[in-house]
Amino acid sequence: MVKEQFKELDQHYQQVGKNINIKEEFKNNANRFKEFSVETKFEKSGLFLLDYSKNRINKQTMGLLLNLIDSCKVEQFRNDMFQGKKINFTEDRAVLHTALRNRDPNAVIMVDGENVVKQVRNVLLKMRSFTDRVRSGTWKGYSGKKITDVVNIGIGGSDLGPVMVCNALKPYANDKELRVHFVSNIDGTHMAETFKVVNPETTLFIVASKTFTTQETITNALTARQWFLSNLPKGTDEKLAIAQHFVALSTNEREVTKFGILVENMFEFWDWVGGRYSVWSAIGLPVALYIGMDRFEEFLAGAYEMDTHFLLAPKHQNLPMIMALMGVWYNNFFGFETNAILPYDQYMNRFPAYFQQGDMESNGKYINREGQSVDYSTGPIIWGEPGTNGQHAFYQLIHQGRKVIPCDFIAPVESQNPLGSHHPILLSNFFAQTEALMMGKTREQVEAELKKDGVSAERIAEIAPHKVFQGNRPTNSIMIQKLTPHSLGALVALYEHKIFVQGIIWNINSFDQWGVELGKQLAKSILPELTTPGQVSTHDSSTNGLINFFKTHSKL
Ligand SMILES: O=P(O)(O)OC[C@H]1O[C@](O)(CO)[C@@H](O)[C@@H]1O
Repeated sequence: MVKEQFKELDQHYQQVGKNINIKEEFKNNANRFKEFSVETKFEKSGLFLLDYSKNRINKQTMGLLLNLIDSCKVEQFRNDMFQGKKINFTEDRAVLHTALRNRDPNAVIMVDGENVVKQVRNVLLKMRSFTDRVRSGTWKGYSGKKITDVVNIGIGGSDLGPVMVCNALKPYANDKELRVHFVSNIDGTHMAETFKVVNPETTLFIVASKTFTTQETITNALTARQWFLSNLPKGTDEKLAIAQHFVALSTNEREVTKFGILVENMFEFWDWVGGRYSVWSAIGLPVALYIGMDRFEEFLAGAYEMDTHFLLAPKHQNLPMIMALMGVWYNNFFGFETNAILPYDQYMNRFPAYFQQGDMESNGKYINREGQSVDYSTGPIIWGEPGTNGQHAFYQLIHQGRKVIPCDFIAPVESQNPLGSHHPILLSNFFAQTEALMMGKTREQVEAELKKDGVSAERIAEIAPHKVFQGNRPTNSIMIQKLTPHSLGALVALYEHKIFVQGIIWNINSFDQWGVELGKQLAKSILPELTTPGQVSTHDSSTNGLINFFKTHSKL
């Protein structure tokens, strides 16, 4: 199906697209930046600039790419998602992370006969009351002391979102009053290292799990409970202490109760919230505790601004649509397999990792909505690190490697920490990198430079080829006014919708994640084999070999 829609673009790619040289396009069109950039001012999130002019596109490319929005019925699917239709058909679920941040006081979104907006707002009120009590010290630990540390125990979507947002919005928190810690890995080291820095008397544990059956989270939570109880002074009421120190974020009331957490200490969300889209739900509780509920609601409001933009902006000015189309162009025509996300803001250091799950768990699929294997490329490999650190690590390959890596550069105009000339230096690097990637450096330029430096002709001949940059390496640049709860919310929603648009164009279901199941199942069957005596012979010889090596040399 999608192949049909790609036909015209494929022809264009063969005849024109593959030979587009961005530098030449700039030479021939003084208006290129204006034509291929969108500047929007959101009421609360402030200025957003998307400059996509440093891409291998021309007017015709853009026209053909924009046609995909119509031919793949992106707008219809988008409306279905916002209205609560069950577009996650393999799990028979609606996809309504947008309802979690809907700020319209009169909004009504019905799923299975229930107005989900009402449910969302009740939980937000519960989160507010709890957050206020913990932050003000009205909520006390078993010994009557104020909570000083929050440990969130969760993994995947029940971890990465809160981690990323707490890092990004650190300037809005007061670490002297309340610190947050995140434990995700089943590796006991993660928990053990956290125990070293918290005091059970003043620590609140949040067990965050949509299903409340995830092996890592439940094991870590049981370990935390055991550690907590073993540290209680003799004679302390254990049930009461657990109630003061353990809360749950989940859709599964039965399992939460079974674990021993009171229903009144459970913050609910619903099956129509995908794990990797759940930071806007009760899963955001650690964020709300860290920066306060008002700020958390600003984060939601920022996302709502982007949702509204995604719904209303015409496609040629629609930020998520344009970003999605750039990705499709490189992924499906040029065959570029990865996409680097490079935030020039230290607070955004977990943003690329967050969208590794957001993108790769959503669009890493080879089966289309009709249940057939696709014969075109789907979700890209997402990776990245903040600038300028990445410059001194992997940019060499981006500039001169054989692989072309389309990059997203992201930066705020204003720094949260305007220390001396740090911010202008940071941004000069951002601008320079996107320019260098596009312009490259010719042999003539290299030779002229070396000559000027007095290098001999013989030496020039030897080293000049190594100093040539081909250029024509594509980048998007996203600039915001400042990294605030609002603008971060909008930025996250921008990427979420980009992923959505791509999933629709690739005709896949972006909202299930069956691909993570097989490994989980096998791990469950291997676990008992590790502790029962004798050699294992039921697997392939490699897996048997590994298990038996472990059994021979471990002290279990
Ligand atoms: O919140 P839960 O149910 O513990 O799941 C954690 C994570 O596990 C996954 O199901 C698979 O990795 C993710 O989609 C999810 O975010």
